[in-house]
Amino acid sequence: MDGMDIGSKGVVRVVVTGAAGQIGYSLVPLIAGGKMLGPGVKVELRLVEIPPAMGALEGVKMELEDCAFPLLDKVVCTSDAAEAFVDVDICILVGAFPRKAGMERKDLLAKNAAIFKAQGEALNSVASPNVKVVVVGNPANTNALILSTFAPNVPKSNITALTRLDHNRLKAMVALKLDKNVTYVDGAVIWGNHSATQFPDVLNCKVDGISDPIREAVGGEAYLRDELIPKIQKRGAAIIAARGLSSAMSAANAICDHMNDWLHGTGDKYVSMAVFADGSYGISEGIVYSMPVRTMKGGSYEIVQGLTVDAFSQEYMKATEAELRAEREDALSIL
Ligand SMILES: NC(=O)c1ccc[n+]([C@@H]2O[C@H](COP(=O)([O-])OP(=O)(O)OC[C@H]3O[C@@H](n4cnc5c(N)ncnc54)[C@H](O)[C@@H]3O)[C@@H](O)[C@H]2O)c1
Ligand SMILES: O=C(O)CC[C@H](O)C(=O)O
Repeated sequence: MDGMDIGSKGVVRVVVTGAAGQIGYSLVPLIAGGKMLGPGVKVELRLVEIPPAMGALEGVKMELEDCAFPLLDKVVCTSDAAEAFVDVDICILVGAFPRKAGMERKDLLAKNAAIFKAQGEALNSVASPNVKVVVVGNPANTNALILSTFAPNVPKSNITALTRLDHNRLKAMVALKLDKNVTYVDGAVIWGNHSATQFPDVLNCKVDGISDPIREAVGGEAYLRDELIPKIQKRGAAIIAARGLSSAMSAANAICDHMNDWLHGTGDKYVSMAVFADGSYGISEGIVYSMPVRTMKGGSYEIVQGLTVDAFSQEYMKATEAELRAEREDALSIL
């Protein structure tokens, strides 16, 4: 992947689609405040919405101005994705049609496939091949796959989907279970789809001050299978049940973590990102699958090799892979 020296850019151009929605409202102040790009980096925000939401988006712009963020160079509002994508550095694709009562998974895919096909075509015609994309709108992994299919000029390695929220959830739950601060927990992995089939894996976790294997320390296989894994797989649904709305604050925070690590590098650590499968860990090409990823300063990354995967892990990893392949088939039949 071509690098991006974030520090050398005068102003970094960032697109957020769905910017008048819930996540958008939590996300844009974090970006304008410097949490995503880092201290001292100026940003031009290009906010994209559908025409009926342009009035609300103007309100978001007014509030951004009223925050008087020192790093915010400019705010542009548009309902034309192609206009927003010209020479953009970072693209955060949040805008999507939310799942309504009675909607099947395939109905959601059909609605959103059209959005990500159109945005892929727009990216392909006007964006720089160096643009870095994270897809957040659900079904995020398959939307990223659709986007890439229609944006062949953008290298596949520059198109990712967000599983950092799941990663952060896993890290936080392990910390809570072991009564440690989150900073003590390292090496968590989310494998597969950002959905209820994802595999939150603690086998490779290390926690400062805990010498036992973490799988045992947190309660062994039975606890993982019956409690921890389902809790993380269903965390999004639990938040919807509790708030009547899907996660927004934590999603916005995770988007900043994802991009910040991608741009600035994880050093000797790794994080979870949904990226194009390349055969690593037996997951063959053709789907966007969450993997342990080490990022390098400047914006390149590699899938971390050699992590421990046993029969317990394999069972979950194959199940989430099967779901992603089925989503891919559905998407291909729709498009
Ligand atoms: N990957 C993750 O970790 C994660 C976490 C939470 C939510 N999500 C998903 O993120 C998406 C957004 O969630 P939200 O709570 O902000 O929803 P929301 O309904 O509050 O906001 C979505 C916004 O997108 C806009 N939009 C729809 N189609 C658009 C298009 N073609 N172009 C530009 N904007 C468009 C809508 O007008 C709306 O303002 C949903 O799909 C949700 O399921 C993903
Ligand atoms: O389940 C949904 O429809 C959205 C859940 C969201 O992606 C989350 O993980 O919080």
